Amino acid sequence: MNLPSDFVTRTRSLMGEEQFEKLAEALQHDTPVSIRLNRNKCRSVPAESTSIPWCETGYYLSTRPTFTFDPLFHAGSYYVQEASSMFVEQALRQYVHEPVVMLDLCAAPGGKSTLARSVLPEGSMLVANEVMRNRSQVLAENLIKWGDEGVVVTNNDPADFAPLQAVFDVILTDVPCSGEGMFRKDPVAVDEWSVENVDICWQRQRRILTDIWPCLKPGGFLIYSTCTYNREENEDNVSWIARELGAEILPVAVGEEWNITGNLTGGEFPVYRFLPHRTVGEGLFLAVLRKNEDDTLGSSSDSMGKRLKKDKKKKGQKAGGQTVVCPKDVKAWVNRPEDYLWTVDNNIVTAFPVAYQDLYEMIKSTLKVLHAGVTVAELKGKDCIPDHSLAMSTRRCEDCFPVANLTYEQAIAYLRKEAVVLDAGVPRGYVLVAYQDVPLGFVKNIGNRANNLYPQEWRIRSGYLPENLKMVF
Ligand SMILES: C[S@@+](CC[C@H](N)C(=O)[O-])C[C@H]1O[C@@H](n2cnc3c(N)ncnc32)[C@H](O)[C@@H]1O
Repeated sequence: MNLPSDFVTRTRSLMGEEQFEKLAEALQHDTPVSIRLNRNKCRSVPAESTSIPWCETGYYLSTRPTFTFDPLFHAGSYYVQEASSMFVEQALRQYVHEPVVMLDLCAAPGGKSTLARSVLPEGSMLVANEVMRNRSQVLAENLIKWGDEGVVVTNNDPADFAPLQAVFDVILTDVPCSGEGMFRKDPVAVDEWSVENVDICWQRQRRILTDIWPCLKPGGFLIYSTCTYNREENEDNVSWIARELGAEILPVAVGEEWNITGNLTGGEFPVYRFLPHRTVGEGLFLAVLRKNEDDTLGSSSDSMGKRLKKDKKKKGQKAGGQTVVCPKDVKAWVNRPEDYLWTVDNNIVTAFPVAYQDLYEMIKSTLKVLHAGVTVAELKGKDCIPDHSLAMSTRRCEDCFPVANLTYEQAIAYLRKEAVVLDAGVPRGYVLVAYQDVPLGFVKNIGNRANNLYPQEWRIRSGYLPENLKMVF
């Protein structure tokens, strides 16, 4: 790999000759392969793996499996994520001890959102947002597969969050950056790098932070991260947040043997840098900040509450007799249906945690929502078609659908959205198909074949099957 000469000069001056030479050498090696397990769907430990010390469910793998052809990958049993990024777990575990409302502002494809969903205290709500339309759909797909109901996926620009002042206890800004830490993994990052782009990036990051800062509650936590090395997008931005927006920069306890690097600018404040020659993973920078308690600037949760009540009143009057009622049978497809707010919109039935009803209404009236809670079913005439989100959900009622375990070949055919023939003993109607007991999705069994309900846009497009398949487990 040929590193851009300006990058070499700047990074050498930032970290010193010796560190830079080691970094440049490390960048010539292959990227380590790592995954993070979804404990709601998988109890095993990957074959030939080593634990990632800063993430309870993270593992380095000794070789790269053929993920696309592993049915458990599509079932959401694990997420393929580079190891350094999993450090977000430490920030969350050390500072979040009770249920929170968290915003992951720049969330696609969903690595840190799925991690947050696994680590946040029970009863928390995560709003995962992505501004780019196509990337927001991938984000929704990954979160649906992860199967947690405490989630809303939105597709908005940070500026669109302006009405949601002082709503979030935690905000993660994993901001778009110049990607120096991804040089080894993504050669495009090398080609696109320039000093001008670094300047565009740090300025854009400050705009994003300025837009979203009023949405953080006083005393709330901001986790700021990038996957780049330069000081402008890292330490300089963190001290700018502390100074200009009003925040305290907080320490995160780390193991000495993790070899994390601290502040490279001579500043006294704590930041966490993952450098590939010192820590097995790609480049990551992370800092945790707490918004000043007395920062009530723009904090208007009370007026937001009042506005919501007014909106509800208006809606109630308008809705009149037009409300579509969710069939009781469908409600029974989710455990503890009384814990959910049930809505039917364009014949799509959604169950959303009732504890967050006000937040949900506020978000629906402000942002573009792609997915929320569990999409349970589509009502079509007299038929209620179970949705893929229900198949993936950890809240699905276990006894509501017969389950048919598929062979490996059947599972791949199912994931390619081909028709599947089930054993003669499998009942007709909606059946949950699984691989190694982990649900893959629904089919409608009509006897001589089963109609495949796997989402068309998520199917495995490749018709080819590699010869030396390597699975994670
Ligand atoms: C570093 S990536 C996020 C990775 C993600 N957090 C994860 O862990 O999978 C940054 C994201 O910011 C998005 N983005 C680009 N421009 C943006 C902007 N102006 N405001 C907010 N997000 C932006 C990108 O599309 C990208 O998905």
